[in-house]
Amino acid sequence: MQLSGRGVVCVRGGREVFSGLDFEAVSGEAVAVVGRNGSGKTSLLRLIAGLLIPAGGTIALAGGDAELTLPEQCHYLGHRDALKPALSVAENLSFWADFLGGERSDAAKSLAIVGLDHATHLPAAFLSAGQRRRLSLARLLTVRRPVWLLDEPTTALDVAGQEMFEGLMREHLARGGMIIAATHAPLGIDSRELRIGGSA
Ligand SMILES: Nc1ncnc2c1ncn2[C@@H]1O[C@H](COP(=O)(O)OP(=O)(O)OP(=O)(O)O)[C@@H](O)[C@H]1O
Repeated sequence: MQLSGRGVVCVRGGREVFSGLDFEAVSGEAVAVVGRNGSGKTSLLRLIAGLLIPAGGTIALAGGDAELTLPEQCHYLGHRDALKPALSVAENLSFWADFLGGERSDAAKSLAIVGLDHATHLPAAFLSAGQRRRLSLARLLTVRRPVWLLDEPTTALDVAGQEMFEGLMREHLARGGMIIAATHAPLGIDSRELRIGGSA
């Protein structure tokens, strides 16, 4: 599987954020997107996820599931955790699994892996920042998709949480997945750097 961007142009609010961006990622590879604030890291993830339309250039996945679009093969985890505060931990995960569709694995097991098995019935409104991030990570495990697009994924995770997350990323790559992560902090696993917008 190979994800390629060629001459990608990103315009937001009528302003060009970046242009002529070429990038590549292959199965088993993690790419860390780095650059100064406002350089377009989040925008690039959203372009790959199909949440923004490129103003120029192309983004394509070769060797994936020919029946599915690129966005359908991506998980996009934004830097703000998309949770419904009134729903419980288990209900939030179930909502996401329904929304994403496709085959799902045991949600209770996913919650145990991310360390939230003691909190399944707690409303998401009561979760700490790190627990919210852990619940978002459970999405990655409950519905398997090959391309993980992660925006500042380690924010709010404690040391044990970061180690758990590094394990999940390594396992995903070993299964032939790929990871594109926008980050200011080290990702904690071997990764290739994609710098956008010049020096930070
Ligand atoms: N909805 C929007 N309308 C107009 N401009 C936007 C919008 N969203 C983002 N931008 C602008 O696009 C540019 C790139 O933003 P983006 O969030 O992709 O940067 P980033 O590299 O992820 O930044 P950071 O490191 O601060 O997270 C910024 O100048 C931002 O102000």
